[in-house]
Amino acid sequence: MTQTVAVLGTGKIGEALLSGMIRAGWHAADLLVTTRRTERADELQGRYGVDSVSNAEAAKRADTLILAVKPQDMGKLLDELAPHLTADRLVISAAAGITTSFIEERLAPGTPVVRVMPNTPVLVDEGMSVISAGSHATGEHIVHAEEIFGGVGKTLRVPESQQDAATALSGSGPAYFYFLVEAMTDAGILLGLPRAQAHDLIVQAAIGAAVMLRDSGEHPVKLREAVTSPAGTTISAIRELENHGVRAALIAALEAARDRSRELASGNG
Ligand SMILES: NC(=O)C1=CN([C@@H]2O[C@H](COP(=O)(O)OP(=O)(O)OC[C@H]3O[C@@H](n4cnc5c(N)ncnc54)[C@H](O)[C@@H]3O)[C@@H](O)[C@H]2O)C=CC1
Ligand SMILES: O=C(O)[C@@H]1CCC=N1
Repeated sequence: MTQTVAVLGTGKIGEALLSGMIRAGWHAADLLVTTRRTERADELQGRYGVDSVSNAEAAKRADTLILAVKPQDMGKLLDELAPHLTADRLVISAAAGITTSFIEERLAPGTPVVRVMPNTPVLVDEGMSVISAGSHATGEHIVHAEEIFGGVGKTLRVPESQQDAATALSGSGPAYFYFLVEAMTDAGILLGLPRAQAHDLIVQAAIGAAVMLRDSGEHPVKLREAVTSPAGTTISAIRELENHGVRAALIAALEAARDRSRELASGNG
């Protein structure tokens, strides 16, 4: 059976997901988008050939609705959808912090809700999408969510109680690596390298390290030890990282992200 999927709130993550679904073989005719601005609707229509409709129309026509608005906009969107949405539709939320019960309380009794935390590497089919079932979502609903998000990367099922932590690690995760690359590129400038060269060196080091982390089967400590020669350069750098508390800073940073996700749960954080 052909399924129609609507992406409601097609900003950064909504568009990333939409583009990935089209790459993964979804037909534009089976996809709908909703936007706040008509210029944005025209842009998406031109780029992907998808129809842009109102939220009410999406609720009526789509079998699966992916909610990709900001957590602060979720209450308003659900109020708009509720009069038009029947409990035979699957609702998938990609919003940080928003719980499945927050959504269930605002929709028809029994509506299946799945909470997913994707990340922007869905744009290059290397996403990570962490998936949890709400109280009315069946195994079949989860499999359907895995089919959608699995087309653009890996998926992982977790109990919803772990979603705020997963958001801190995985949803926000790419930003930490971009931040590190930015800082290390600046360090390259300080050491006298041209910016473009510094950027290329650090990005390739990141890609090489990422592939080794994924493919070697080695623990990160082993991989780092193999780079760290006795009385060499790497240990001099590591000592500075430890002196500046980088490990503690990362732990505190991810804890702050987890706490912020919890705060967003109210939908007006
Ligand atoms: N950017 C990221 O890396 C990730 C974002 N998320 C979640 O995705 C959601 C969206 O985040 P971004 O894409 O970064 O934000 P964004 O601001 O780029 O996208 C949100 C879009 O929703 C639209 N919108 C708001 N209310 C609407 C309504 N009633 N009807 C139709 N469209 C509406 C806005 O105009 C905007 O284009 C958030 O809940 C965030 O927690 C989840 C994982 C990763
Ligand atoms: O920063 C945020 O709130 C969103 C959720 C995960 C990544 N970006």
